[in-house]
Amino acid sequence: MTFKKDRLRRTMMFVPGNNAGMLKDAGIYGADSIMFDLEDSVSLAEKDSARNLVYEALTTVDYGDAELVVRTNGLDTDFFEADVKAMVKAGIDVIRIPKTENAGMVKEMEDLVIAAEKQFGIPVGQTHLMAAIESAEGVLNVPEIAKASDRMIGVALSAEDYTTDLQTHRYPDGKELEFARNMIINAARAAGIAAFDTVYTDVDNTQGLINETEYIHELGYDGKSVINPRQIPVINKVFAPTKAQIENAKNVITAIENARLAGSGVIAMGGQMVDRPVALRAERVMKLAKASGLVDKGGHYIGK
Ligand SMILES: CC(C)(COP(=O)(O)OP(=O)(O)OC[C@H]1O[C@@H](n2cnc3c(N)ncnc32)[C@H](O)[C@@H]1OP(=O)(O)O)[C@@H](O)C(=O)NCCC(=O)NCCSC(=O)C[C@@](O)(CC(=O)O)C(=O)O
Ligand SMILES: [Mg+2]
Repeated sequence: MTFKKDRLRRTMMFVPGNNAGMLKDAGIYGADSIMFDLEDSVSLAEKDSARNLVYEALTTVDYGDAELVVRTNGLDTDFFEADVKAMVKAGIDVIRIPKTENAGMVKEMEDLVIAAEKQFGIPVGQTHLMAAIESAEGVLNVPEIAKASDRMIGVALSAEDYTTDLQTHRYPDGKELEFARNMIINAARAAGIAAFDTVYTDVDNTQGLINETEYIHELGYDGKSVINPRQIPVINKVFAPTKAQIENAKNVITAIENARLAGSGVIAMGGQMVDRPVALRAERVMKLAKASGLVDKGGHYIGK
């Protein structure tokens, strides 16, 4: 599949790199992106074998349309270089840089990726990057991090490490994450890339996950990192537009097209002004509706 920088990324599922069974079946759950983890879900003793397992999976398993992401070990570890080389060689779509603190770290990763692409005959530029923001320093620097490379596709909040760094805990209302969430979504949009919310670790608490997803969806986030396949349909449902939203979006798109034909960029629809930003939002609704299987190819609502 051709890489699409602006594809849908409602769910990005962590798969521990040392778990052969999970690696084999990771493609069956419908995550938009599958994120193979070589970092914190893998013990020190298993770092090399996990890298080999993930390489093997990437070169033998068919993951369908899912975007393939790997979280390498940190730049300050002994494993980082070998991780990057192996994953670039395997043709990974995106490398997620853990614990990103500044733009220099993105540049360091990019240099190593370029060297690996050249070494293994991978087209230069094929391997994309994203940054996990896991500290107070990272949050303060997220605007420069998001713009550090043309390869960047997104920035992600990593609230487990971040709240540890802040010397707080995670709370159900998420007050402790407000500043980081707002910084990250604004920095991502200013750079023209995606914003991902953090993992929700209470996997049996579906209502808690719904509440958190509704909140980040309102903020404008593209999706969430997930740790369990059961979380995927819950998040997709929150991101799925309602029938009324879809019908309104279709009407907006028709109205703006009529305005364009009449030589105008603005038109009234049921007493509401419709202009370019309204039309762009309507297009995003239709994109989500299509991805959710709620409309046919012609954009007609078919429900589910
Ligand atoms: C949570 C739990 C133990 C629950 O176990 P349970 O046993 O209750 O799971 P069940 O629901 O019963 O599983 C039903 C079936 O799904 C399969 N299945 C489950 N999970 C699957 C999966 N992830 N991938 C593929 N397959 C999977 C399973 O094999 C079974 O298959 P089968 O036997 O065939 O039926 C399990 O999910 C799990 O280990 N998750 C991954 C945890 C992980 O990766 N942590 C590191 C990333 S966070 C981090 O590092 C913090 C961060 O850095 C984050 C940031 O940066 O954003 C920060 O700072 O915030
Ligand atoms: Mg972390």
